Amino acid sequence: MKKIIKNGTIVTATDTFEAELLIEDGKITQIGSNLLAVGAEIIDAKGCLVFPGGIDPHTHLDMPFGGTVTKDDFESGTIAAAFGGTTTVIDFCLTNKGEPLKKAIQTWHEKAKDKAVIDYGFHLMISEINDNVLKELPQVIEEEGITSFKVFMAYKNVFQADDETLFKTLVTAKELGALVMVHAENGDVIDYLTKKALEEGKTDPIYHALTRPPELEGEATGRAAHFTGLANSQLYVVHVSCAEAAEKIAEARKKGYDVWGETCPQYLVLDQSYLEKPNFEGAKYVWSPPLREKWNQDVLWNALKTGQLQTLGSDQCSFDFKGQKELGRGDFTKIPNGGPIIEDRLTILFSEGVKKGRISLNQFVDITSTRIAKLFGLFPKKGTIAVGADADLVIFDPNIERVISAETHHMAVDYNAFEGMKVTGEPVSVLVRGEFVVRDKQFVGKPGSGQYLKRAKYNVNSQLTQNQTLSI
Ligand SMILES: NC(=O)NCCC(=O)O
Ligand SMILES: [Zn+2]
Ligand SMILES: [Zn+2]
Repeated sequence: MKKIIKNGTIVTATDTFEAELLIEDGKITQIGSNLLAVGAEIIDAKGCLVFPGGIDPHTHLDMPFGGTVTKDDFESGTIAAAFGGTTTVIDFCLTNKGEPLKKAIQTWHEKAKDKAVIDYGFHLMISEINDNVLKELPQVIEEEGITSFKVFMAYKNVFQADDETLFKTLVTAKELGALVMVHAENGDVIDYLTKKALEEGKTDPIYHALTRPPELEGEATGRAAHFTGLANSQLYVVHVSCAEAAEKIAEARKKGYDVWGETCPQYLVLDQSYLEKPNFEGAKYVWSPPLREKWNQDVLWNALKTGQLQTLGSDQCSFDFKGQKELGRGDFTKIPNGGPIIEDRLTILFSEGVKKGRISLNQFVDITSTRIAKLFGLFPKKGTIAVGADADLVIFDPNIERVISAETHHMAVDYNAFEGMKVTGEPVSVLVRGEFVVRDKQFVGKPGSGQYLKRAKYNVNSQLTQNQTLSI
């Protein structure tokens, strides 16, 4: 059905203006004033901002980890995402050594297909590079439209790949037109430090952070960036948590390397002291990389403001406190890593970033949507408000004040990492390809309505804007 959105303030990564939007067949077909279309439903966005749906480039839905499986799957996870103003997720498809990539991708399609309420794509984890993998990767790109590969530099004996694999992945990605994503922590040294801590009887959640110091994130980030320069390839560093890593990304970009960085809401507003909460509650805040000393938050905010970090992912990877995080009582290495963030990603950045003057409204759109669409081959279909783009839209009340709580969130977990936090701003209605998924704060979507997205190849030239000086 045709729709006209009236009376809202349109916000893109570059502009803010008053206009009406006409939506036909899932696309934006006109932007202007006094729009008319026979039979169109009129949607009043008075007092609200209208911006492109958020794109979450970093989710782990229905993912096995540490002997358990994330609580949110593609249904609850994407419903929660929609309530938070996200209309596309790109989830990590895990692979096992020796197994065809096709099989892993099929498994991920099965997880998502009848469940997702918003659109979705996959990144592919690379655990090894051998002749079989090299033969399959061109098909992965051409047939599946998976144009980003993920290499873990940590989680020894689980996900961790060695330097040779990372370097070969960078070389291959350059040839094929894919973006290489890294979890950058030095897994070997972390392994040594964690074993030592356990031997010394240090078993509480705080030792998760103390055995993964920022130096090891900085070192791995710098190593991956050097490899990228050497391979003349392209790199995206996920979940940057600290000054050491942000500095390495800035250094690499200064040299002209094609290196990008993502941070997450938890690193912007929570800190290491949360891991010391009594009654084992610190386990709720166990992420890898870990939460850092508070001063790092200013560094991360500044890096977002100045463009040295470009995106915000949620790293959604949710486990209940009861029964799942509790697996690590008496041994912090058994606490499943990760937390429930998908729903609050945009609100945290808006409330703590835009409202507090740390970033502009247009930067907010760029960081949560436009830049991500460009990096991951979805632009201009996704990530902007323009004629011809998908009508993935958020109607957002910028003035409403509320308190984040597990009592009211839509994720399937029994706690919220931002419990009790006062925030300003909330999505009122959210549309995916012109159809409401959330309307007046009620879920009206349908599991299985989300579409799989084949993405275009990585192209550095589509990344640059007037404000950027990266010279590749
Ligand atoms: N980040 C985290 O602690 N869990 C999810 C897996 C990962 O991204 O490393
Ligand atoms: Zn990671
Ligand atoms: Zn992750």
